[in-house]
Amino acid sequence: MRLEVKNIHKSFGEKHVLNDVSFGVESGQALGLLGRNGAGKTTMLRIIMGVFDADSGGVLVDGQPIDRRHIKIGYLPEERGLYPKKIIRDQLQYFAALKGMAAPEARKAAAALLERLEMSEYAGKKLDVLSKGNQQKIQLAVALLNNPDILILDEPFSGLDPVNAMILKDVVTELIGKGKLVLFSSHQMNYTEEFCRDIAILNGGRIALSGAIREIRRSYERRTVVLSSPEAEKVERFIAGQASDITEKTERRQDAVTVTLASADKKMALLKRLAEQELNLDAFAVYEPSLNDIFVEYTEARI
Ligand SMILES: Nc1ncnc2c1ncn2[C@@H]1O[C@H](COP(=O)(O)OP(=O)(O)OP(=O)(O)O)[C@@H](O)[C@H]1O
Repeated sequence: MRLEVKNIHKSFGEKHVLNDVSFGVESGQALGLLGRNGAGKTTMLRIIMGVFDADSGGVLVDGQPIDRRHIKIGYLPEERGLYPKKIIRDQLQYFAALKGMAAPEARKAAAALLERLEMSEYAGKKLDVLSKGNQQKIQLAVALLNNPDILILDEPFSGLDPVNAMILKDVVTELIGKGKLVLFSSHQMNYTEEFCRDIAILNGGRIALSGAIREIRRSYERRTVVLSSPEAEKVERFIAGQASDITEKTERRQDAVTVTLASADKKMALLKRLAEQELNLDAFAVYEPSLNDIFVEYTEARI
């Protein structure tokens, strides 16, 4: 299955929130929808869910307009929408019924999900006695109850402690492995990087960058190297004095020296000169921008 959003425009009154937004994602993959606060991520996810209509553009599944009666979508909304005073087991049963599940099937699915999320002990408790992060896990269980084909997660990691974040990450990775199509928004680049092949960065209502993270990384010019050395100062001095013909810029921060080469093919020449001097190096690696660096580059001062 391939989900595509095509040329989406959406305004709220005078405010043009989404401007010609297009991206796609396939079953068995996750796409991270990234962007600064107010960039339009939740609006985009709600349009896919059918909560809002787009002003123009379409949401397509395998090239046809999405038919939400036949495609099961699980949604973890940003504002959690559960009943604080209701017993968790009953609450899951209720949402399962809304999704058209028969009671025995719902009981089985709810028990299995609570177990997987390490929440079984809370089944008989009211929601409001749970911590914020644990309430969120219940909300995730609701999203997963009917074994959806498409899973839409809006800020799933917010408020989770590192252990719960790990559980969520493992659950999502398992679901991707089972062929689910996952779309999520997040400000946490490390999780995005771990289980998304693709990203789409929204900025000022437009897609500023989209594609496979690995390819985006490789597209950066590979002429910056990072050297790590217990004698970083000496390395820095040597480069300034003896390698200025093949380098453009050198910066040192504690044990790390970052060198911008005159061109990418000067990498081995620099390494050779350093080796000839027998300078003590712990590491010599081409610098690859982190997703965080890429995010900042594409969202800073472009709104
Ligand atoms: N129902 C609405 N009516 C009017 N304006 C809205 C509505 N929903 C969202 N907006 C506006 O649209 C813009 C985008 O909001 P949205 O919630 O989609 O951003 P976001 O990228 O999810 O932000 P955050 O990272 O802070 O959650 C904001 O300026 C917001 O105020």
